[in-house]
Amino acid sequence: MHGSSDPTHIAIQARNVTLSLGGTGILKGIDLSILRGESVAILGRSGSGKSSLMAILSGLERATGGEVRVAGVDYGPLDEDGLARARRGRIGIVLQSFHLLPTMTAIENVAVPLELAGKGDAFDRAAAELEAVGLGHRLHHYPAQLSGGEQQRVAIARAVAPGPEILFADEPTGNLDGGTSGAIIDLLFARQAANGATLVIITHDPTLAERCDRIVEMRDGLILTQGRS
Ligand SMILES: Nc1ncnc2c1ncn2[C@@H]1O[C@H](COP(=O)(O)OP(=O)(O)OP(=O)(O)O)[C@@H](O)[C@H]1O
Repeated sequence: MHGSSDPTHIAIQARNVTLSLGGTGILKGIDLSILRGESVAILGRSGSGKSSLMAILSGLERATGGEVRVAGVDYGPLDEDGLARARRGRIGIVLQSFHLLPTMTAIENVAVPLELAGKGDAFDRAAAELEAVGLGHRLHHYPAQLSGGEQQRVAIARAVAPGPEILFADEPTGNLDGGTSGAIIDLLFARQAANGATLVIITHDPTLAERCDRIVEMRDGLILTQGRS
């Protein structure tokens, strides 16, 4: 029997999720199930609601309506602090513009969230993660001293270091040139596989989308198709 209906196999479950901002319907009833270990690409034109959906699934924003259950946690009753606690250590997020803290070195950017997640040996683990993304020689550089591709590697190391069950990436290569972005994507999939994590990537790139187990296409705040790739 296939286990997809077993809740323990489901990493992300959204039922009739809506988001309204200033009276405008942004998400209009999203139903989506993502299995543990699955990689899913979210495609759709600009303004279709991809980033909004990711913000809700990753616990950065609360839905207006519907049900969201992620990594075994029902987001419904949680306030902002509760969502932040639910994210910590369980959910890793990589954004297009890296969002590294400029006053911290590469190793500090990776180690500090590990400390917040209550993990021991934060600096040793951070060094190992940076080594794994090919930045063992850049541990003590500040973001401004790193190239865009190197900064994104730090951001991936930071997202992956706590061993999250789920990794979200919003246009992770949007600011990088073609060659660099291919290497970054390879790295993201490699770190996902090493951790057995679920991966959700927003992308405009059909080649990247085809590397995922499944493609979900959004239009006007709704999911249009969610077939196997
Ligand atoms: N805070 C806000 N207030 C009002 N409308 C918003 C707000 N944030 C986003 N929107 C609107 O919600 C819609 C969906 O935005 P979203 O960023 O989720 O789309 P997207 O598919 O990720 O687009 P892109 O590919 O351009 O990043 C857009 O029309 C946007 O203008």
